[in-house]
Amino acid sequence: MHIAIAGNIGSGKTTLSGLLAKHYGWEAHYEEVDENPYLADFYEDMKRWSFNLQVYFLNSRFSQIVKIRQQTDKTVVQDRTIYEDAYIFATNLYDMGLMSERDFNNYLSLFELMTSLIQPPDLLIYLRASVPTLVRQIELRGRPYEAGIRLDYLKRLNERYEGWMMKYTGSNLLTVNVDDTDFIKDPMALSSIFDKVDAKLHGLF
Ligand SMILES: Nc1ncnc2c1ncn2[C@@H]1O[C@H](COP(=O)(O)OP(=O)(O)OP(=O)(O)O)[C@@H](O)[C@H]1O
Repeated sequence: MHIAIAGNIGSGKTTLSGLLAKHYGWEAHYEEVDENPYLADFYEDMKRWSFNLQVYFLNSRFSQIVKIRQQTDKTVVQDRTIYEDAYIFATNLYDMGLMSERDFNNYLSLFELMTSLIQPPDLLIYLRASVPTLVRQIELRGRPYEAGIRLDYLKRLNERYEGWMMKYTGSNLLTVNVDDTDFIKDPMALSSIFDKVDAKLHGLF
C-alpha cells in the first residue's frame, strides 16, 4: 500500500512520515535533501536552476513510486508526491516567470507521460499550515539555503496547495491542520491523527 504526505515547505511531512512508520511498522521513503545536486543553487538563483531542479525531482519521485509499487508486501509512506512537484512547485515557478514557457511545456509533457504509468497513493494526508507556522518550522530546522525563502513564495505555494486540494479526487484524503495540532509535542494530538488514519485505512480493506 502507498500512503503519501503532502504539504508546503516546513509543514512537517518528514516528521509525520517517521512517526507513522514507527507506529504502523511502515517503511518511510524520504526525499534525499543532502544528495540533491541543485537545491542550494536553486535557492540562490531560481530562474537559472528551476528546470534542472524540477526534472531532478520528477525523476526521483517517479523512481520512488516505481519502487513502492514493486514492494507489494509492504506499506510505504512517502513524504511529498509527484503531483505537488508539478501542480504546486513547477506551475508556481512558471507563473512567477521563473521558468520559461518552453521549459514548462517540456516538463509537463514528461510529467503527463510519467503519471499515465502510475497510480495515485491509496491514502493522501495533507498537512495544512499557515505561513507563520511554516516560517517557524523552517527556522527551527535551520537549513542554510532555506534561510532566504520569501514569505510571498510560501504564500503562493499555500494558495496552490489549497486549490489543488479542493479539486483532489485521486484517493482517500485526510487533512491535518498543523496550526492547531502539535503532533510533535502533544501525544494526544498524535494519537488523534492515528485514529483518523485508522478510520481511513479501514475503508481501504
Ligand atoms: N518540486 C520542487 N520544487 C522546488 N522545491 C522543492 C520541490 N520539492 C521539494 N522542494 C524543496 O526541497 C527542500 C527539501 O524538501 P523536504 O521534503 O526535506 O522538506 P519540506 O518540503 O520542507 O518538508 P517537511 O518540512 O514538511 O518535512 C525544501 O526546501 C523543499 O521546498
